[in-house]
Amino acid sequence: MENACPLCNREYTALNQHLRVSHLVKNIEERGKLVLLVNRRLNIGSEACPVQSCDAQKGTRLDRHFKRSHTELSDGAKTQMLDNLKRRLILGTLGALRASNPSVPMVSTLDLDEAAGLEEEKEVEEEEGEEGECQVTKLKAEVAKLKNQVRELNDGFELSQAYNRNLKRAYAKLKRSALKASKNSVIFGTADVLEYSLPQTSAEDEGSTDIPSGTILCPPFPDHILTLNTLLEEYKELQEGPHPDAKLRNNVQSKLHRIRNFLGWMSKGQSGLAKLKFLNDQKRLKGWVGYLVDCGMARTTSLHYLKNVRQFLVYVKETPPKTLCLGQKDLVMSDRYLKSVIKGWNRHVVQHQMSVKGRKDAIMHTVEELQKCRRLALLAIPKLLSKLEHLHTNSSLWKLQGYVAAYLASLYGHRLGVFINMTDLEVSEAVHGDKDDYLLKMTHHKTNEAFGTAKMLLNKEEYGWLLKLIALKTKCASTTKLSRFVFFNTTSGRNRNLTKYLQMVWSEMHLRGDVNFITLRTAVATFARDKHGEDSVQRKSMARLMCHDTAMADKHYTMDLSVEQARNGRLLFEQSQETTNSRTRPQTEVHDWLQRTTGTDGTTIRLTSSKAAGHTFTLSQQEDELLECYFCHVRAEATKRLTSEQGRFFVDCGANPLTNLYADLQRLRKKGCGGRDETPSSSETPSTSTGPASLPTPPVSLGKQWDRFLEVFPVSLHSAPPSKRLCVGAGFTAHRPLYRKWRNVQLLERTSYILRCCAWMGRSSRPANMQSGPYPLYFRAELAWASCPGLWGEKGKGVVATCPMDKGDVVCDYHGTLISQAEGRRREDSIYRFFFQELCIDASSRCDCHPEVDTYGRFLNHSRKRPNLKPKRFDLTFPDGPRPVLVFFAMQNIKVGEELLWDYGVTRTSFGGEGKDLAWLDM
Ligand SMILES: C[S@@+](CC[C@H](N)C(=O)[O-])C[C@H]1O[C@@H](n2cnc3c(N)ncnc32)[C@H](O)[C@@H]1O
Repeated sequence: MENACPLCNREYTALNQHLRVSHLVKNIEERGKLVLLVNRRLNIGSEACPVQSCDAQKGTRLDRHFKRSHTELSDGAKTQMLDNLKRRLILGTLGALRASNPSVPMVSTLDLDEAAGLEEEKEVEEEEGEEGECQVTKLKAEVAKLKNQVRELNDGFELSQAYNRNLKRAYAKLKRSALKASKNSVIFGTADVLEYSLPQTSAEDEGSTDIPSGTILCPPFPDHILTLNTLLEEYKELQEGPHPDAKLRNNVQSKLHRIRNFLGWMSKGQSGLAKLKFLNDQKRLKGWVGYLVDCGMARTTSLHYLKNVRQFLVYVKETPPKTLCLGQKDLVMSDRYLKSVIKGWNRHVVQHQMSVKGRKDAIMHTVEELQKCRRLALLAIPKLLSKLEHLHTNSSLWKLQGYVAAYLASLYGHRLGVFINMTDLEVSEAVHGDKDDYLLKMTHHKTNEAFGTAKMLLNKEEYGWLLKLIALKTKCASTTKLSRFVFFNTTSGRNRNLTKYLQMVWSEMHLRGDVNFITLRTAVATFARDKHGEDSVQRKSMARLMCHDTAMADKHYTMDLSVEQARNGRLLFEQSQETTNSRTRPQTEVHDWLQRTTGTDGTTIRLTSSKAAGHTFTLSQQEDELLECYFCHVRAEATKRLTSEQGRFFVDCGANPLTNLYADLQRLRKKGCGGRDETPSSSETPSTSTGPASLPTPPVSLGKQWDRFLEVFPVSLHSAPPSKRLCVGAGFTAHRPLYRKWRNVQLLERTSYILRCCAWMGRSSRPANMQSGPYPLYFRAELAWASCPGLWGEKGKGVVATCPMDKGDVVCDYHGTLISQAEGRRREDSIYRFFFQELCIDASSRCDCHPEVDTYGRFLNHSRKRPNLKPKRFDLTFPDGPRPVLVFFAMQNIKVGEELLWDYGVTRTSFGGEGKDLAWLDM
C-alpha cells in the first residue's frame, strides 16, 4: 500500500492529519518521522552501502553507487535494500528522539518494536541456524496474521473511542439530570437518581429499536469468516475500478469501514455467518438504524452509512456469494426499509443544508465589497512591488501574493487550486490578444477533467504583476532551486498558505466577514446568476471560465433568492397565467363601479367578484369623470346590441371583457389624465364613424354667444363647467343651454380621449380577441406596409407603424395556411414560410380565408440587433376547433414611422451555412 499508515496499516492521503487525529500523535517531530517512513523522502546519499560484502566508502552517492556497482542485484532487490536502509535510519532517529525524552510524549513504539524484533530474530537465527530460511514463509504468514490483528484492534480502538465519547456524553447528561433532580427534590438524593437513571443493557436489548442513548457499542466485524472477507474484497475491487486514485481508494476504504461496522452489528451472536442469513434480520436492522440515531452521529454521516449499506445489499442480491442462503426476495424487505429511512433522512439533511445556506447567505460578500477589494488591491499591488524590488521582506511578499489573489479571485471566483498551481510556464505561454490583453490557461485544478483549463483574461497591468512576481523569486528564494509556481513559497514549492494571506489583506482592507476562495467564488457565481439570469448565455460562459457546473453551483453554493428576485418571480407566475386564464386577474364588475364610494382622497372601488374579492383601487376625481364618461357612453354603446350583458365593467368594442385593469389604468394615467389637462387638437377629434352612434352631436353652428362663451370658458378634459353666477357675471344670459352645450363638447373630448388613449376600445390587443372571427386574422388597422418595391432597398417590402404602440401590444399575427414541417419542406422554396416547433405557416400567397386582404405578418423584415417585435405561439379555439396562432408582440414602445422588425432566429451559419452570403442576417 502506497500511503499506508505505519501504525495501523490503513491507507490515507492526509497521513499527517490521520496520525494526529486517529493515533493522537501530538509530537510534531515524531509525526514528521512517521510520515517519512511512508514517503521515504530521506537523503541517504552519504550513507554506507548496505550490501554486506561491499567495501564502498561512506560518502559516495549511494544511489549512483548502487546503480553502477551492484549489477548482481535485481532492481527490485536494490529498491528493497534502500527502503530497508531508510527505514532503519528513520527508526534510528525515532529512537534518538525517544532518548531525548521529548516534552510532548511519543505515541508510536515502532523503534522499540523493531529493536525487540531484531533481538528475537537474532535468537531465532542462533537457534535455528540454517533452518531459518524455511521459516521465512511461516513468518510471512505470521506477519499477515498479525497485520490482520492490528487492523482488528484498530477497528476496536475506533469503536471504543466512539463508545468512550458516548459514555462521556451520557455521563454529562446524567450529571445534569441528577443536578436538576436534586434541585427539584430534596427527598431523592443524587446517588439514587444516578442509580435509577443508569442505562440498562442486556443481550436481548441489542436488536430492539429502543436503545438507550450512548450505551451501545457496535460489535466488531467477524474477521474469521472467509466468505465475508472475500465478499468485501470483491466489492472493494468493484468500487475502486481498474485505476483508482488515492482519493477514490480513500472513499472506498471509508465505505468498507461502514459496511464492516454494519456487518459486525448484524452478525453479533449469530451462527452460520457464511450463509449471510443474518442480513435479513429485520429486528436487528431496525436496531442498527436506531443505533445510528442514538450514537450521536451527524445525520449526514449516518446517511452515508445507510446509503453505503443499501448499495452493498443490492450488490449481494445481484451477485450472491455461493454460500448465500437467502433468496432474491429475502433482501427486498431490508432494501425497502433502508430506502424508506433514507428518504426520510434526506429531508432532514436538506433542511440542514438549507439552514447552512441561510447562514452563508447572511454573511455573503456584497458586490460593493468585491469592488472595494479590487480598488484597494489595485492601489496596494504596485506599491508592494516597488517596495519588494528595493527591499525584500517575507511579510511584504505574502501581502503581495494575498492582494494579487484577492484581486483576481474577487473578479473570476477561481478556486484556491487554480492560483496555487499556476506555473511560470503557464504565465509565459499566455495568449497575447490584439487588445494588449493576455489569456491565461491554468491546467491543474479540481475540475480540469470536466472543464479543461481554468481561464483568466488579464489586462497588461495585471499580467505585469504576475511577471514581476515571478521575477521576485530569485530575490526571495532561500534555496538554489527556484519554485516553478507563480504563488511560490521560499522553499521552491507552491504557497499553500495563500488563503491565510488572502484573509490577512482582506482584514487590512477593512472588509467585512470571513473570506476564503470559496466565499469569493460563491459571491461571484451568485452575482453572475442574478445579473445575467439563471439560464442566460452570459452566465454559462462565465461558468465555463470559472470551471463550474451551474447546476452544481445552484445546489451547493449560497444562491437563495432575494426578496427582489422572489418578487420578480411572482410577477412571472402572474404573467404566465395571463394568457391562459385571464379570469384569475382582478375583474371589475358593473356593480362595483355603481357602488363606488367617494371620499376626500378620491373615489374608491372595491372589487367583489370571487377571484378579486378584497382588491380596491382609488381614482382621482378626473379619472372618475372619465370612467363615468366611459361607462355612460363608450361601454353603453359597445354592449347595447348584446342580448345578455355579463356585467363586466371594462369591455372592448366587441363587448369582450377586458381584465387587465391595472395596465389600462396605468396607460390612462401615463397619457396624462392623472392631473395634466390634455385638450385634443381638432385633427384628433374622432370622426363619428369611429365613435359610438349615440354620442351627443357636437354643436354644428355656434351663435355669437356660444363662440364668445367658449373663449371665456374654454373646454378641456378636466375643467369644470362655469357656474350660473360666473356666466351671469360674464354677461351671458342664456346660462342653461350654453352650459349643456359646453358639457356636450367636454363629453366628446373625453370620449375621444378614451378611444385614443386607452386599450378599452381603440385596441383590443389581446390574442384571445383573435378568436372572435371565423379565422385567425388580426392586425392593427393603423398599420400600413410599404408596398413600393425599391423603397426599402434590398429588403423589398416592409411594414411600418402608423400609430404609436406600447410594449406588450399585440401587433399582428403571421397569417397563412397551417401545414406540417414536413409538408413545408416539401413545397417549393418560399421566403414567406414560417417554421416553428413542429409546424409551419405558409403565407406564400394570399390566404383563402381573406383573399381580399394582404395581411402583413409575412412582410415583416428581419433584424438581429434591433428587433422591436417578438413572435409567440398561442393555442386558440376557433369555431372549427383549436389551432395554434403566431402572434407578434411589441418588445418596446414603438413610434409612428418605425419599421417593424423581428429576429428570424437564423444566422449565417444556420442550416449548414446556407445563408453565409446574406449579410443582412447579421444586421
Ligand atoms: C418574410 S420576407 C419579408 C418581406 C420581404 N421583404 C418582401 O419584400 O416580401 C423575408 C425576406 O425579406 C428579405 N429581408 C428580410 N429582412 C431583411 C433585411 N433586414 N435586409 C434585407 N432583406 C431582408 C429577405 O429577402 C427575406 O428572405
